[in-house]
Amino acid sequence: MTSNERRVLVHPNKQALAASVAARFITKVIDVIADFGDAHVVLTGGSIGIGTLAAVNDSPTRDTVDWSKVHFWWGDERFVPKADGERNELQAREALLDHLDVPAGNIHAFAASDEVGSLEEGVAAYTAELARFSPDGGQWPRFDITFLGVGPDGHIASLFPEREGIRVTDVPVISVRNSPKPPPERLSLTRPVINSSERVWLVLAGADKASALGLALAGAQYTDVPAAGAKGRRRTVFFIDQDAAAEVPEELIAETY
Ligand SMILES: O=C(O)C(O)[C@@H](O)[C@H](O)[C@H](O)COP(=O)(O)O
Repeated sequence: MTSNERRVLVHPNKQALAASVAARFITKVIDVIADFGDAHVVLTGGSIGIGTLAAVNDSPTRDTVDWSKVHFWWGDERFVPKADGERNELQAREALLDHLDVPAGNIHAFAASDEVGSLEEGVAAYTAELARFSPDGGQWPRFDITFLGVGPDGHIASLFPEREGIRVTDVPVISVRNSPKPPPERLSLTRPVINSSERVWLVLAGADKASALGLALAGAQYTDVPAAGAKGRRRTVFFIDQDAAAEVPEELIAETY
């Protein structure tokens, strides 16, 4: 496929979904490293996001990747202490990163609440880290694959419906207070950074996601349903399970496994 139209790939259940995304991820990362010498990947929190990382770890092809060439970033983070089990970083480390030979300098985590004095310091630190890896004085790196989970309300990263964050276009990183999903304080990339990614891979499972997904694909405004506004430069793929597919228009389903 050469267009960047959105594709929907349906899998029978959560386990099959995670295994399929993991297999595609491994293949794609190998291709990207062959083309560019390295790969920049944006991770997500949430159950299926972490489940996918665990599936990468369990994959028989895991060690075919030169993980020293892969940089890991996050789309959002919960602003809690470094050792708090709620941290997306900690969950990703336990599920995958701790099991790989990734140089510490390739893991670009958002600041934890016990590492900086305020959310705004966390914003400044991540903004600087993004710029440090950006080619030619840009604001952020070339992102090859960006994973997104989707909340039952349609949120992506920590960009929630009808909140200011989803509208922000002038900075790469924002702070979030009073998040509708706990914990209340968070840090997030903004929509222009997410959509600068070559590929945006949304991964969703469960019946509670069906309505938001149906709306996102039916052309809802992204200010109402943030997932509707996620679009990679080359590819936007919705990897979903059967339960999440209930309200997806038949003609949008590219493949069912
Ligand atoms: O920090 C987080 O919570 C997220 O990154 C968030 O955007 C998540 O991906 C969705 O809420 C889906 O999460 P679930 O898969 O657990 O529903």
